Amino acid sequence: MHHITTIEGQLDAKGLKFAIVAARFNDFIVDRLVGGAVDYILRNGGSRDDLTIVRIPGAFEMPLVAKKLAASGKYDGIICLGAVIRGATPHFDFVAAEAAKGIAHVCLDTNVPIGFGVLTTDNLEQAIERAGSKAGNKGVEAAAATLESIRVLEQI
Ligand SMILES: Nc1c(NC[C@H](O)[C@H](O)[C@H](O)CO)[nH]c(=O)[nH]c1=O
Ligand SMILES: CC(=O)[C@@H](O)COP(=O)(O)O
Repeated sequence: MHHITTIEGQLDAKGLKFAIVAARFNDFIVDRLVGGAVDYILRNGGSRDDLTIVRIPGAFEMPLVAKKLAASGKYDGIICLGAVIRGATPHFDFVAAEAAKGIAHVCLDTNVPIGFGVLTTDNLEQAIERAGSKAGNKGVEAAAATLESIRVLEQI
């Protein structure tokens, strides 16, 4: 009898250590993402004692900090949270692109799962909608994705 092998991650955070990297820029939005991520980990069996929150200036600074955290070997997963909101100049594009590209690089270079919970929005309203209101909470989604990735990778 042939059968399909399926590998799936259980959403159980018990015993896992997470670092949350949170940008201070637009902190009134980012704090909602942090709250969502922490709540998700705790509701899924994680412990406050296993959570570390690292505050950094802005999304541009994320890749280097995430790289050092990942290389330390102390964390099973890293959750990057920020809010890049378009302004009047092309600055947005540079900050958002470097954050996304840099975080993806760190993830692949270190083999540590990293959740990308960085909002990249055209305006403040879109950011508010994604920080715990009508379009959900991207901090929760990033925490969930990080947890699922950790549990999947354990089985491969
Ligand atoms: N405009 C936003 C920034 N800009 C700041 C940069 O991330 C960086 O801190 C600065 O260029 C110094 O290196 N950061 C965000 O997280 N969100 C923004 O909307
Ligand atoms: C995404 C940003 O860096 C943004 O706050 C910059 O705004 P501006 O383009 O108006 O300087």
